Amino acid sequence: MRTAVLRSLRSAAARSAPSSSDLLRRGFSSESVPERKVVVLGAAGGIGQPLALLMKINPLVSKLSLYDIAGTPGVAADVGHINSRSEVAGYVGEDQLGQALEGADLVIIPAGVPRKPGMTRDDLFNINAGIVKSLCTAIAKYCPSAIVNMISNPVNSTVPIAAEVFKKAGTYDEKKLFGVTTLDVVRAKTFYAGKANLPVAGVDVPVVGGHAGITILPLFSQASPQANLPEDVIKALTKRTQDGGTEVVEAKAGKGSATLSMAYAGAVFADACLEGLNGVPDVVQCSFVQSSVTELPFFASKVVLGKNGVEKVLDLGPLSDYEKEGLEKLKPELKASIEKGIKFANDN
Ligand SMILES: NC(=O)c1ccc[n+]([C@@H]2O[C@H](COP(=O)([O-])OP(=O)(O)OC[C@H]3O[C@@H](n4cnc5c(N)ncnc54)[C@H](O)[C@@H]3O)[C@@H](O)[C@H]2O)c1
Ligand SMILES: O=C(O)C[C@H](O)C(=O)O
Repeated sequence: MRTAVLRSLRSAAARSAPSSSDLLRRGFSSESVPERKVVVLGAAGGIGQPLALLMKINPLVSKLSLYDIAGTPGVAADVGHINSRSEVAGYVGEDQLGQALEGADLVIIPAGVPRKPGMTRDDLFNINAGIVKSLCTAIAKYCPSAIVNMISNPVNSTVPIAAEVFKKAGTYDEKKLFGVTTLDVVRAKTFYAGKANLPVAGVDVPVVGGHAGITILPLFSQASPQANLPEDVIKALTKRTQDGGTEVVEAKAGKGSATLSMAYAGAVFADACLEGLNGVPDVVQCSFVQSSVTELPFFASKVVLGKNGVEKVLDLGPLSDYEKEGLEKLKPELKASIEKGIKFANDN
């Protein structure tokens, strides 16, 4: 039974996406697994609320701590009535941030402002950099060994900010800091399966680089199953994956960016981190992490997740000429975003 549950969880974290009924069934499982406290910072927001729901129905979670600057008592009371394993607590305002974080195994950060039409993710930097810096300062103080899943944009800069804050506090562990790029993978799989006329549950597409525009580089040459789509289709799929966030921002017409698909992607990635912590072997996800895969200090690629976070950062593997070109093109932009984050953290 235990193996069956873990296998079903693994499917959420890896190739095949779980159906909503899978997630619900998993949520009501009575399997005994290690105690894990998961914290969501920004839990009353557009991502935070559905993410709180998905973490509440995840049987790997024993304590779910929901923090925001407003609104969390209501969210906590609401999801807290669901008859799944975890105990839920809501915390509101800076005075309660320490309590929210204490004892955390995993902290997920979707706090900060989202884009409106016409904005780039970098346009969010001025507001979100400060939010991320203060939240990471608290993480360093109250739960220095927790794994951190950074969702707040611009991820290409907020992850380096977090790293600098943790370095200054003397708590930095490069194995425990992750930029969440799972939504790029989720999109690439969906778009590829549609074009290749394949059942999406059996499709895998690695996405590397970063999480903004051309820094998002889907590797359709490594997609499985391999459909050998023509070059013009691959180029269109690449562009759609890179512009996926903007597609949602425009469709929402001023009411924010992706929240539901992001909550799903965030829950898949968090689930994979928890599996890794629990010692499940061969858990692999793409994520934006400290890296020596290229000359850039942070880069998204496939990562093996283990008991201490990153167990291994995997190489990019063979790239097509089109992907090699995309890789060279993304480097200057990604480098500048990383440096901007580092500079902010050191100047403020
Ligand atoms: N990594 C990704 O793939 C991805 C995908 C979608 C959105 N995002 C990003 O996630 C962030 C959140 O998006 P959203 O749609 O949920 O926005 P939202 O405005 O709906 O929610 C953000 C929440 O953060 C809270 N918040 C603000 N300052 C805070 C602080 N100091 N401490 C705790 N909470 C704080 C707000 O009160 C709000 O509830 C944005 O930056 C967005 O760009 C990232
Ligand atoms: O596009 C955005 O601003 C939000 C997020 O990064 C996304 O990819 O949907």
